[in-house]
Amino acid sequence: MECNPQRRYAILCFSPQTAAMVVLSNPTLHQIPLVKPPKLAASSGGSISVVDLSKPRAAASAAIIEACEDSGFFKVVNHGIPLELLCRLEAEAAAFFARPPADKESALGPADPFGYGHQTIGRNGDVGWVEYLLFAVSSTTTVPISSLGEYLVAVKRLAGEILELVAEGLRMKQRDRLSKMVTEEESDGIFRLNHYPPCPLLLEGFDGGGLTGFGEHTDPQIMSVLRSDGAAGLQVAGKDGSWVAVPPDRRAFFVNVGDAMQVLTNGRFKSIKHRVVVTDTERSRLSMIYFFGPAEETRITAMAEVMVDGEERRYNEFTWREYKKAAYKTRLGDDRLRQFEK
Ligand SMILES: C=C1C[C@]23C[C@@]1(O)CC[C@H]2[C@@]12CC[C@H](O)[C@@](C)(C(=O)O1)[C@H]2[C@@H]3C(=O)O
Ligand SMILES: O=C(O)CCC(=O)C(=O)O
Ligand SMILES: [Fe+2]
Repeated sequence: MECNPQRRYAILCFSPQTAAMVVLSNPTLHQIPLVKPPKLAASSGGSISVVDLSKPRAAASAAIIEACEDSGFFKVVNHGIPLELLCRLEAEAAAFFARPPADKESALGPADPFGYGHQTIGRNGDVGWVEYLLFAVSSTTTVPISSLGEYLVAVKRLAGEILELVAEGLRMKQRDRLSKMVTEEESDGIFRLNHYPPCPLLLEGFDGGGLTGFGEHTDPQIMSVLRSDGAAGLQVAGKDGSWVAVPPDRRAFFVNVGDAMQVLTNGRFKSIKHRVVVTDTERSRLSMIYFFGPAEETRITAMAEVMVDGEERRYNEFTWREYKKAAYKTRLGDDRLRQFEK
């Protein structure tokens, strides 16, 4: 059957978890805008870079720089964050999403953009087969997940370490310049817990190709650090326009370069396009992403250290506040850096 991204698919039957997400507006057979993703190119994830933080600093630093320049995406192993903490947060998140819909929404309020959201992503018409909690890291007091504080501290430390290795690899004079941007008190971190219920069987059009859980996009921030359970679904853009499936690894973190880092490095590091496709008819997927943004007044422009003699800046300077404002007016798949290109 021909793939039509705009087509609306009707649910014939769904699991209890899926029903919990849909039942909010209609408990019976229901039409919601499910989007069929373009076909996945045959690819197994063999090309995902791996950074081993137990290696000597110079080797880890070189591996990070190579991955950021090559694809803007890498997997981090031997990061030192105990699996027990990761599993504890995962279990708490699963329990949260298993709660009745009204409970979930009342915990943080409806997403705008922060809060509990389902199916709708952002304010500009994007939809996905996902429910989520999205909130600013600075305001976690009301989030009903007790392991969160510990997790956020650990992942922030990891992000700081990765960005120091980046600074070393770029031979920056101020080694903590990038790490400080995302770890200082005023930094603009946001956190997202995504729950992708099992893919429903479809009345028409189900050909095993899956549903769009989270449509293709780049992340606007400096860097994002993602962890997921053992379920597949994350895909990153390959060089030839194909999609590369990222094999899940519960022990690892996945890091992607965001738009702001692409600008800071004058395009040397790539803000990678990624998406989530839901294909499993029985198993759900949980992911958690810490988006590392700088303080709102931070000026984002190509850093002197990355420029070679005579190189021009590719983007006009902006503050993080300005970029965020512009980004949140766009659709997920938009090339939001284009309006800042020189
Ligand atoms: C459609 C949108 C959702 C988003 C804000 C935006 O207008 C464009 C960027 C989207 C994104 C992608 C990365 C993160 O998941 C996110 C929280 C972010 O900072 O930018 C989302 C935004 C969102 O879900 O509100
Ligand atoms: O849920 C995922 O694995 C990725 C989601 C994502 O890319 C995002 O929230 O920005
Ligand atoms: Fe993302």
